[in-house]
Amino acid sequence: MYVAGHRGLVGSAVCRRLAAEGFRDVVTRTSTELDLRERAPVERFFDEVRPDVVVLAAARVGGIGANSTYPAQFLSDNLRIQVNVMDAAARVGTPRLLLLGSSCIYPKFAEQPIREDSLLTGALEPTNDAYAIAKIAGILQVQAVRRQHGLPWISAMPTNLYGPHDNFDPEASHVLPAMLRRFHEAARDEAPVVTCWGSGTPRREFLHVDDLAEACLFLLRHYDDPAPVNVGTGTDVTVRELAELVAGIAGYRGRIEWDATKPDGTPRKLLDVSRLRDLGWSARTGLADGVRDTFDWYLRALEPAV
Ligand SMILES: NC(=O)C1=CN([C@@H]2O[C@H](COP(=O)(O)OP(=O)(O)OC[C@H]3O[C@@H](n4cnc5c(N)ncnc54)[C@H](OP(=O)(O)O)[C@@H]3O)[C@@H](O)[C@H]2O)C=CC1
Ligand SMILES: C[C@H]1O[C@H](OP(=O)(O)OP(=O)(O)OC[C@H]2O[C@@H](n3cnc4c(=O)[nH]c(N)nc43)[C@H](O)[C@@H]2O)[C@@H](O)[C@@H](O)C1=O
Repeated sequence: MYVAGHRGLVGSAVCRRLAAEGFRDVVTRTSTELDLRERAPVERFFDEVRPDVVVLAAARVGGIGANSTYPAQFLSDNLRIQVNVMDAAARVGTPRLLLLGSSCIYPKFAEQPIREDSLLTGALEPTNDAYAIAKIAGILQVQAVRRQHGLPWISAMPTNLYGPHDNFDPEASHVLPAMLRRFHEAARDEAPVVTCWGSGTPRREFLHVDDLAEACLFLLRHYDDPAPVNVGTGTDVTVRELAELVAGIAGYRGRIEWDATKPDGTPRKLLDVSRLRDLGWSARTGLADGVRDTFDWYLRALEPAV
């Protein structure tokens, strides 16, 4: 099995899960060892390794700030990574491939909770339209390969994720790691005010990445259909509620202010998870427990190596 993106949030969780289940032959490459945007090395890698399963969790990923600032890179890098990997995998006849998409592929004003069949029924959220188009192309490529080559490839659409090995960069990260870091530093420095982005009114659904990893392996074992599958918890919170939860866990007691010059993004993004639930899988980690677990991991990661 080849896990592309094994050092990232999702790829590292998939590798932890595989290790826990006793898998020994997991092939990995860092982006320095194998830049998936470059076609020739990807072709050579697939000729050499011929993986029986590919989990495609390598991508250029970021929060609302990074997506709105670098749309050209989000479009180009993700298209190139996906096309190179899937072309090479199809050429060598890779029997099983799981593509990771994202809930941002759905229309900005999709009916909530968002069903898989709302794909391509309306306009996208402008802060992540470039990234979403690349991801939609990936779903279409999975479906096209199934039709043309008869390979049972599948795609999963996770909601907003969090957990160990997330990106905690204040400008480029997603909201949950950004808040964990900001509230931790404010608690440590006894800052009287913390400013978060936007209005705090958008609603988001958060899935612990260990649950996602379990769902990925579940789908590889039990799902074989062209339609993408949503992966989420089925519940959401406002960004303001999230801020209060994270502040409490990080031990921050000061004021929270909102910077209306920053974008809110899509007003609500709650996935309909009935397809996956009907197959027999549901998320297990509650948000408060998951945030506590991630905060503990973050504190340990800050400790100097001995
Ligand atoms: N994070 C989230 O909230 C969500 C993520 N997803 C999806 O899950 C997938 C994984 O995301 P996530 O784990 O969060 O992302 P991360 O940014 O944590 O990890 C991305 C990984 O991709 C690898 N990568 C990036 N560019 C290249 C490249 N040019 N060549 C080879 N490898 C590359 C990186 O490798 P290296 O470390 O070696 O540089 C890194 O390990 C993505 O498809 C994303 O769309 C979907 C929904 C929500
Ligand atoms: C996974 C998903 O991730 C992105 O979409 P998003 O859901 O909007 O993700 P986000 O986590 O960055 O923001 C969620 C909400 O939170 C608010 N917010 C408050 N304070 C901070 C803050 O400090 N940082 C960030 N990033 N957001 C903040 C922010 O204003 C917004 O209202 C896309 O890249 C998209 O492509 C994608 O796939």
